[in-house]
Amino acid sequence: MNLVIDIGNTVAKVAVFDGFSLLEVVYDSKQNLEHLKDIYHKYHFEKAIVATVIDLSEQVLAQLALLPIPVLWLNEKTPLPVENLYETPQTLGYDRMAAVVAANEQFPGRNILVVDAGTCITYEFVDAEGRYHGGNISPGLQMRFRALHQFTGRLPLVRREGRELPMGKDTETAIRAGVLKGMEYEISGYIMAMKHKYPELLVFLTGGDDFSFDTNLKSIIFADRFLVLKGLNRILNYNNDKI
Ligand SMILES: Nc1ncnc2c1ncn2[C@@H]1O[C@H](COP(=O)(O)OP(=O)(O)O)[C@@H](O)[C@H]1O
Ligand SMILES: CC(C)(COP(=O)(O)O)[C@@H](O)C(=O)NCCC(=O)O
Ligand SMILES: [K+]
Repeated sequence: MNLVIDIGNTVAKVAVFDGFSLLEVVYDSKQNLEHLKDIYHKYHFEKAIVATVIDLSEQVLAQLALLPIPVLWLNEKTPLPVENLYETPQTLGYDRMAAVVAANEQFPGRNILVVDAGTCITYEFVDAEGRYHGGNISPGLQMRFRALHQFTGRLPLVRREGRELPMGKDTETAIRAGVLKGMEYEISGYIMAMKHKYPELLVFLTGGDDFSFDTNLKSIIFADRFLVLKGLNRILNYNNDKI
């Protein structure tokens, strides 16, 4: 079994894979992998992979150092099943690469846009020849709500849940619609622009923030909450003989 750990800016995800099938996922705080011990004792693991986009706490580092199995730390030196054309591989967030690897594995030979809506929204492009060209980074859902509150004198911190209008009729609905519609239009804009260039483009949507779409767009999107975890598992299997 494979132990797959993805530490994001908001949540740490710990997953169990048997070969290529996902058996279980738990969500932990990024400061403390509180479920790791239980998960570890529930299965028989042979190897692990860790990807992080933050500097880990002493506690998490100690927890990972205690694992009695080989651990692959995903970084710019890790051999990958896709070609990385990012100009600064040492600054790339490898959660982004993992999502690309998973999408390319499911549809090799296709041009793919991957949208990952987590703490940030990331847009990745991998072409039909399996080359990762890079992509863009923009603020995620909670970050947008928080930024409007933090950088103004009068805007409250609005929650995602609540009354949704196409155009706001008070401060709260104006902010909620502004943030949700802004994200939807941003994502739709990327899809439309890229489909113009690559008519056969496939689109994957992943990350903790799922949101509703225009049905037109929905039909061409593969939603997969576990894309990053699946990509990490693929990278771990790809490096089987090296760890
Ligand atoms: N149980 C949850 N705990 C924390 N965030 C959640 C949860 N369910 C959904 N979310 C949303 O998912 C986002 C985190 O998504 P995720 O893709 O895991 O982010 P990251 O990889 O950046 O840590 C949060 O911003 C939040 O809006
Ligand atoms: C862009 C990110 C902040 C996204 O992180 P996430 O939303 O998954 O927590 C992360 O991949 C990162 O820190 N990247 C480093 C910069 C880069 O990828 O070029
Ligand atoms: K992201």
